[in-house]
Amino acid sequence: MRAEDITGLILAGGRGSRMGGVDKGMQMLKGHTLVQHTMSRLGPQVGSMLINANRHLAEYAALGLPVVTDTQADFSGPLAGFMAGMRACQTPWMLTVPCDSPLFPLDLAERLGQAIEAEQADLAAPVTLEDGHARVQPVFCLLRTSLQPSLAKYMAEGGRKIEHWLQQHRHALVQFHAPADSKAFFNANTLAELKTLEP
Ligand SMILES: Nc1nc2c(ncn2[C@@H]2O[C@H](COP(=O)(O)OP(=O)(O)OP(=O)(O)O)[C@@H](O)[C@H]2O)c(=O)[nH]1
Ligand SMILES: [Mg+2]
Repeated sequence: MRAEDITGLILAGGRGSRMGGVDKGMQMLKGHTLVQHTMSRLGPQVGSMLINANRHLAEYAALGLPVVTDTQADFSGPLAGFMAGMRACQTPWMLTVPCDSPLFPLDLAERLGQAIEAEQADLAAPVTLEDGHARVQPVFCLLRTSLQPSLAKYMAEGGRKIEHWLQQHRHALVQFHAPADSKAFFNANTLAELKTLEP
């Protein structure tokens, strides 16, 4: 899969309730905002990028990327961000990445893309090992943009779980177990967790 065929979607549209209701993408880490960290890691892996946000739209737009908002302002979860991205996406593939995981793998698109090709799948997501248990990380999802009608239907019926929707399609699960990957999917849900990433 060629990087040019993938649009990276940065998910920054959540409520951030565990962080006190702040806009997570705009929180600072090592002198840059979380959304800037995400842009620098994702940019080299994809042909273009979009930001999904529901607040501080002018600040996000100032980063130079198109900003897409959820159509309904009811914070119905990450899949609402997937929908907003798929509507705007102009490439056959889209890779979603949350803005609160600034250590995600630099070869995420490559490894998910390889699995999709090997398994002729329509979606792929990473699997990590946590305390010996496999854990799917479905918010990091490489998916075929043409699945948009399927997602629209799933959400119209009240579905909100990424993993549940993913299972309706041919999907590849890609193990990220190497020591180098062990902290890669760390996500900062609280200010205390964010602080642990500072040197
Ligand atoms: N567009 C959109 N994205 C969301 C929504 N809820 C969560 N997300 C995104 O999904 C990813 C994972 O979200 P969480 O960390 O579970 O949720 P959060 O809203 O950021 O934070 P909490 O309110 O503390 O759960 C993040 O990138 C969020 O920005 C939503 O309602 N709409
Ligand atoms: Mg989170």
